[in-house]
Amino acid sequence: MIGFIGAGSIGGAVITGLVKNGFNSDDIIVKGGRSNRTEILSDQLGFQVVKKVKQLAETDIIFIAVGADALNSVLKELKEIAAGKLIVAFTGSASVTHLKQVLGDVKVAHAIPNTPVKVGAGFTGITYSDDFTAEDKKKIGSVLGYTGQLVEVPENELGILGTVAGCSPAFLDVFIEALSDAGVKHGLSRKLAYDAAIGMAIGASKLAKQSDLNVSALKDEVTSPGGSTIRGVAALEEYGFRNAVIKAVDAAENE
Ligand SMILES: NC(=O)C1=CN([C@@H]2O[C@H](COP(=O)(O)OP(=O)(O)OC[C@H]3O[C@@H](n4cnc5c(N)ncnc54)[C@H](O)[C@@H]3O)[C@@H](O)[C@H]2O)C=CC1
Ligand SMILES: O=C(O)[C@@H]1CCC=N1
Repeated sequence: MIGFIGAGSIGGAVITGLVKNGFNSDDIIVKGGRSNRTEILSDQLGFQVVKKVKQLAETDIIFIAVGADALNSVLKELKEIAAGKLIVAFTGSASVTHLKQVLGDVKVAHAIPNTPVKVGAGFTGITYSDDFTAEDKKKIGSVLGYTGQLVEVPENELGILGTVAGCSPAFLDVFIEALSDAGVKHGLSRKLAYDAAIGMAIGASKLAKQSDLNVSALKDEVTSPGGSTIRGVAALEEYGFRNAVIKAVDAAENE
């Protein structure tokens, strides 16, 4: 049995990814926030909703998916039932050190999923406290594995990994939207422009994943000598696209 505290954007995405990809919703209990968002999701997915953190007492793993503002009050309630459980927090500020400080002698992990977990295509970075055994990690993997890739990193790399994989779906969405705008500017219908931009992003990502070539060489394959693509690449460089992406990551990293 697993529990969730918070089912907003990322909690809801992970729960949806689990259930849509075969995890039994009878084995999920969720303590939601003040709105009726959790009940609405429960009507769709069939998991149990509870009102108090202590009603998660029967679970083995608890995922915390509240924002930084609610973290400490949630941890205070959780402390009463946390003994013997594996606690995994998605909250940005929930470092392993902080979780241990508040919860005491409990196995804790800090994970940063991304929204594609919702369709089982997520990329989640995770840092475990030192007392996690291989068996404990396997247990977490056997759950989060339903939502996509799970990669363990040391805590000093989790933040930047969370930016490169966790914030970037929004960056890619902006790119796709801008590409569609350009298609519409040149006469495509909005629907066809979105279909083309999204279809391209899926296809190019699949090729990058499966190809022996790195993305730089894949770019070279598109840029025919004297052709249209290299003119577009030159314009991207002229307008600072690469630097804009690096600056976006810098901005996300700096509080
Ligand atoms: N949205 C994303 O793609 C990702 C978000 N995160 C982190 O996860 C945390 C949550 O982010 P979002 O899901 O985007 O925010 P959100 O605001 O959509 O979700 C937070 C949810 O927690 C609920 N909540 C608040 N207090 C609660 C309580 N005491 N008990 C139960 N539920 C409670 C709220 O009602 C809300 O539904 C943040 O720290 C964020 O940095 C991490 C990875 C990805
Ligand atoms: O915007 C945020 O704070 C979170 C962290 C990763 C994705 N969204």
